[in-house]
Amino acid sequence: MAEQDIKKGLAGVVVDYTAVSKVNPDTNSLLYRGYPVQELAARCSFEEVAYLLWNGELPTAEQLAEFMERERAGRALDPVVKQVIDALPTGSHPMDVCRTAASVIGARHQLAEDSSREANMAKALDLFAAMPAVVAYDQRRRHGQEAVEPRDDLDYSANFLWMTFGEEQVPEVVDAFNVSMILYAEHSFNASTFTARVITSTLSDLHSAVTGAIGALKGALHGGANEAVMHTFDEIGIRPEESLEDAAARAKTWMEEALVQKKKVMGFGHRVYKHGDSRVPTMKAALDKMIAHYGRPELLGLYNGLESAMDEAKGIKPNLDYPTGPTYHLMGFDTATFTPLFVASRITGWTAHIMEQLDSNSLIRPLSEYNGAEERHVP
Ligand SMILES: CC(=O)SCCNC(=O)CCNC(=O)[C@H](O)C(C)(C)COP(=O)(O)OP(=O)(O)OC[C@H]1O[C@@H](n2cnc3c(N)ncnc32)[C@H](O)[C@@H]1OP(=O)(O)O
Ligand SMILES: O=C([O-])CC(=O)C(=O)O
Repeated sequence: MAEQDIKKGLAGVVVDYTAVSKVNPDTNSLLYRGYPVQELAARCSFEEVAYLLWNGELPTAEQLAEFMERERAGRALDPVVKQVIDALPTGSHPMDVCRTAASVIGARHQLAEDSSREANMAKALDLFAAMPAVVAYDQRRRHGQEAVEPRDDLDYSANFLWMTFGEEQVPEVVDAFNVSMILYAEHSFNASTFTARVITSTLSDLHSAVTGAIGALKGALHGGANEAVMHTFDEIGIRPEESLEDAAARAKTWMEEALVQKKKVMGFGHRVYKHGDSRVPTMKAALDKMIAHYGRPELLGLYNGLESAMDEAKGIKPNLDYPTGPTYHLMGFDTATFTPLFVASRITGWTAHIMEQLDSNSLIRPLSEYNGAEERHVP
């Protein structure tokens, strides 16, 4: 096989159809089931978007009420899952905790071996409802705090923040969090979704596919980039008393040096978007609101300094993980909890793809070109 036939990283290869979302780098747009993600972020709750991704249509008021009731009923941390988390060292990476919890939840599910559409829809909703308690409890236990019981008078986002911080958050903060959940929910055949589809294609079960997807999301080239962005900010140095201009100047110098050293700076670049990520303007607007709310202009300085220096040097734009990192930091999440927040959101997209894959399945099994030793024989 000629070398040019090998599609390293499957770059540019179209492997299947999907009706879940459309990423269009030419128009810099992203549609979930036909709806622009910006409209969904401005006008919908995360629950409505989850319903849309799974069912193909936005819910009626009645459908939404029923859906929300199901989600609220599944929020409590299963005592067995709590025991398993407690058995893990507090130094375990929160993504490992999340992955383990997804696996335990799957093994304990009453429909574990049933992969019918009805069973998968129930499993997806149960996992969606359960994951915030896992993420919230893991952050709390690392701070020596008890789990906080869910509240069924709060929506998904407000309750997530409540269970993490044990305090009700103001609407501006809940809105910014809701926007981040909606923007993270779905993005066609990204690496973790593709992982979920590969696992599903063998006729394995939904929880196995999600567990594998969590593993794929952990890496810094994918979801792990939101955590890595904060490490960059920390390396540059966060100085809350500093002016926006001074912080920007230091960040610019840091970036120029990093690029001279040919470093990859996480939170920038994208396999599909080459002129900017369609979701960044909406998330940047949410970050701006959080910067104003918490009174931290120096973080905007760091953000602007890195962004403009990268643009001037290489023309590479930020991806969604760039504005979410500092947003979650301002809200009070531990840096290592950022990627689990992505998991909690992306469960919706992953499971929509798992169901779509099963609806017209074909085993995913590409070919490789052998370049190892010539045939030889044991002496
Ligand atoms: C939600 C998400 O998962 S979004 C993605 C999150 N990931 C990151 O932020 C990690 C940082 N970014 C990257 O590593 C890349 O941009 C990827 C993996 C996302 C996309 O990569 P690819 O499409 O394979 O592009 P590739 O890595 O080949 O980069 C092309 C060129 O741009 C450069 N480049 C791309 N991203 C970056 C970056 N973040 N920092 C510095 N240089 C970069 C590469 O070094 C390469 O330069 P070269 O041609 O001189 O060698
Ligand atoms: O599409 C990708 O390759 C990565 C990404 O932005 C996502 O999964 O949200």
